[in-house]
Amino acid sequence: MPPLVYSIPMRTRFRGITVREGLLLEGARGWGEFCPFLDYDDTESVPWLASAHEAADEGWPEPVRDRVPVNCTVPVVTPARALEIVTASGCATAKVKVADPGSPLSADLDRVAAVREALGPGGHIRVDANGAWDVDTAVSAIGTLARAAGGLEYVEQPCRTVEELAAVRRRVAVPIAADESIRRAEDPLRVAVAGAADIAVLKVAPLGGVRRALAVAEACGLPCVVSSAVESSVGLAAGLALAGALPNLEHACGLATMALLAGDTTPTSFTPVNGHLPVPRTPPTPDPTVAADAETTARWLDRLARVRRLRAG
Ligand SMILES: O=C(O)CCC(=O)c1ccccc1C(=O)O
Ligand SMILES: [Mg+2]
Repeated sequence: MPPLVYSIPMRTRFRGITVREGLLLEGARGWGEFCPFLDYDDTESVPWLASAHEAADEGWPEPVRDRVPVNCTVPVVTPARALEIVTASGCATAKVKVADPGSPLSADLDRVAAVREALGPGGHIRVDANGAWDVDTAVSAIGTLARAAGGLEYVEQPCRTVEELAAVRRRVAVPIAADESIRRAEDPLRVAVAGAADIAVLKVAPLGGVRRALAVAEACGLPCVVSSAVESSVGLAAGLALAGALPNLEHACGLATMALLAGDTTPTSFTPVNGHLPVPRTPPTPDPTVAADAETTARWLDRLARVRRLRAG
């Protein structure tokens, strides 16, 4: 099959995105997904293509577990909607987006309180600020959020730089997770997150595939959380393969993101059952009728050709 381009509306705006687009490619081992966000330039998109080719041409390493616990993801929504999302997910862990530029801290506090109500005292709440705070704002916001949430599992990327993460970490009791600091690093194998973070968030596609992400996990020496880039089920399968192959997995993974999309590329989707997703041995096969319109297809085939040339060097 030639590459298959898809375009799927998001149920709620997420990271400023309302439509998720990407491309699926087929190899001897099955299908891989290439879907760098639009803010990733061609050079930064090379690992995403490597990840798609690993799935399509090489296959994944042997897993050590056959299912993984997952968190539901709560975008910047009303408290009532947050409660619905968490309850409908069946997950015992929720990740709540906070520090959105268009939304005050008071809205974040109301949202995490609603999530605690939905989860009950035994659930885990983590928040993700996507690097939005400076150090002092982070320290004060994390304290207030932890009280409103009745405890936080961790805060993901409170500030932009590794130095700021380290400064926040010295001043708060809530554990710190690094996401963008690893994902968008010049060399993810060499970021010194030790001292700056307690947990590493790993996304397969921007790290260049499952094997590369396993090497990053080993190099950083921290407990890891695998999280999606809001791929369709073809790309999510690669995240599940990583979560299945990590030697240790102490936290729920951010792979229940099909709930954020209004459709999928495959006939059956990775939807959690009792807060878990299965670890697939091979990627699922897409439904060819999902193909996007001619303009979107041409734009993605062009992007693929440019990134392929860069990858070939
Ligand atoms: O981790 C999750 O729960 C879902 C994935 C997620 O939040 C995400 C998805 C796409 C791009 C960035 C992020 C992020 O973690 O910041
Ligand atoms: Mg994040």
